Amino acid sequence: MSLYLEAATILESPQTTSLKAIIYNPSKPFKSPQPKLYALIVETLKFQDILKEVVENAGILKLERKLTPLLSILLTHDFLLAKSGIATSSGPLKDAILRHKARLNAEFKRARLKRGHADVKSLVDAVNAEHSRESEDGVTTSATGLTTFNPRWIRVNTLKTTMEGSLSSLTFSEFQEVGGMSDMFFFDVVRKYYYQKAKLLSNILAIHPSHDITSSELYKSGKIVLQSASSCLPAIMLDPPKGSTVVDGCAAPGNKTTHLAALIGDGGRIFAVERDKRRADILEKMVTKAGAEKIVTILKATDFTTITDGHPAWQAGYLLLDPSCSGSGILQRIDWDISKLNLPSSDATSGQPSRSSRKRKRDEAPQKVFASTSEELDGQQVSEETKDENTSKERLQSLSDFQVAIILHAFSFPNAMRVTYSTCSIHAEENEHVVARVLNSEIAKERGWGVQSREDNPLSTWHRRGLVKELSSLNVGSEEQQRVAEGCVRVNRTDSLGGGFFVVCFIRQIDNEGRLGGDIGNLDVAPTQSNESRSQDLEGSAETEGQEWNGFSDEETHEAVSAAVNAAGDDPLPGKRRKRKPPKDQQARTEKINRRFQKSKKGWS
Ligand SMILES: C[S@@+](CC[C@H](N)C(=O)[O-])C[C@H]1O[C@@H](n2cnc3c(N)ncnc32)[C@H](O)[C@@H]1O
Repeated sequence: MSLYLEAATILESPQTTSLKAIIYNPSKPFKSPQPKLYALIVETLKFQDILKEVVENAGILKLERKLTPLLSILLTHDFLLAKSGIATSSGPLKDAILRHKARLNAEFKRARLKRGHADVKSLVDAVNAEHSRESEDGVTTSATGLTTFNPRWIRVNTLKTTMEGSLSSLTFSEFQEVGGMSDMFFFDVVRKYYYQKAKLLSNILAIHPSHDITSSELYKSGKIVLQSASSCLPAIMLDPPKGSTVVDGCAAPGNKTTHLAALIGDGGRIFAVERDKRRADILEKMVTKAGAEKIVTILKATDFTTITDGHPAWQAGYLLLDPSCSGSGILQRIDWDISKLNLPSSDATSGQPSRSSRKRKRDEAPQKVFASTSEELDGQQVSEETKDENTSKERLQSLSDFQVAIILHAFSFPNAMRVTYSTCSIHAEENEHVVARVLNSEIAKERGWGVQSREDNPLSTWHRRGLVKELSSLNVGSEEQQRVAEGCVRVNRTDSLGGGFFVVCFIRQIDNEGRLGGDIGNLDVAPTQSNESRSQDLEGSAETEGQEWNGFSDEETHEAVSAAVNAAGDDPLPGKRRKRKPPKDQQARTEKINRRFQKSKKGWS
């Protein structure tokens, strides 16, 4: 009977995430098989109106002391609609339903005919059709009336194909391009074969979420990757030049690693570091599927903070850091809203009470198998929420300590020129506060690490930037605080790119001779401590929406920085840097970067 009791427990609890996430949460396992549990709840939710009517009209809640309203519809669902009936051997709850077999069948028939269905199949088909229209809609409207579109985002894997190649393939043969996201969702057609290219985000497009693109040849062969637009921002922001050496410090499952591989091409090299062995196996599969094996070296079960002098990855010029975060920006598609469950009432008297019911006392309350008066439940909710709030503050602190440690370690790479840091979190504690903390560090000051200015970064035209007020702990003047905030990119959950996201690019000062900032030979760089906090890895399930992008970066700047990094990357003696004279045109560019950097550093302590 645990199947029905567990289903009822889930339906009684406050919903904070999708039903799938609740049922498949490995840290809170259920006794019942997860697919059975999920199917029972979903099917009961689908048929809840008719089940409520049947239970009320049959009057069984008044007759059966062991049945709660919740259990009554779960069991009645299986009795009336599941192929093999109630999934348990006999027991008091099953008996409580089977005692009223005839009455339940009669009420079910009455309810079905009232809805105009000659047979059960017709009713089931109609309910299923109604549901699929709702769940594939992909449009949500908030309480404030803000409409958000949730398309399926796709990145074309240029290691295997091109945008044109994908669009001319069989998968997209019936699709038409639309100019705006709203067209995709509101064109009055039954089958929504529309796509929209992300403007100025190369090789990224959105389609209507109702399409099952995972069964397509393009997806199966690794020519396209299902990756939200916001998750594509870090690799774009890092902008590593073709043929460069990059470290992806927190790599699994590999969305950003494979994106980086497509950007740097066959002549480049990526060290993809992943601490978790199981996730590293997934990363390996993803890299193979994307055709990036020759470019990517996977460092399995390796803690990024243990990579130090002597490891080939230590020489990298570009680092992408996408560490574990709270995942608070991820758009949870609430697959089933369990709060909308419409339970039968034991007071309903629309049905004729059976003979046996007349023998019972009319005011006898059905015994509750589960808690609880509404007051009791309210009390529980309040204390849980308060507890959650405290936990989340501690958790945010622990996550941000870990995130800071990861960035500071990246700052210690001797040839590092650019480091991107990203989270799929909306909390300033994991975003701007982390930026302020690392900029205030000794290593940042000594090695000349700062935030890339908005005008230099490839996402300069995106409108939503970092929050200035959250950078107040930065020891700088207000102008610099503003510049740092402008250098950061934020994406809100309703921004239509893939849930809440944050990304920033740190760049390193180069002197007039093209040398990287900081006296590396003298700097005492202790490896940072690996944070042992059990950070939860929630990346990979974000669903996104599209947005207009209007023009990007100053390519020259990146070329100059790249040239300096590549030169430094060849250095066989890290720590004893040889002085190189940069080529003339590079020198001019370097000077330009330095002037900007110096200007931007005004006010740094
Ligand atoms: C947010 S996920 C990364 C998602 C990935 N960038 C992508 O786009 O597919 C964070 C990953 O970092 C890994 N991780 C956490 N701490 C790490 C560390 N110290 N060294 C290496 N990997 C780490 C986690 O196991 C997790 O797989």
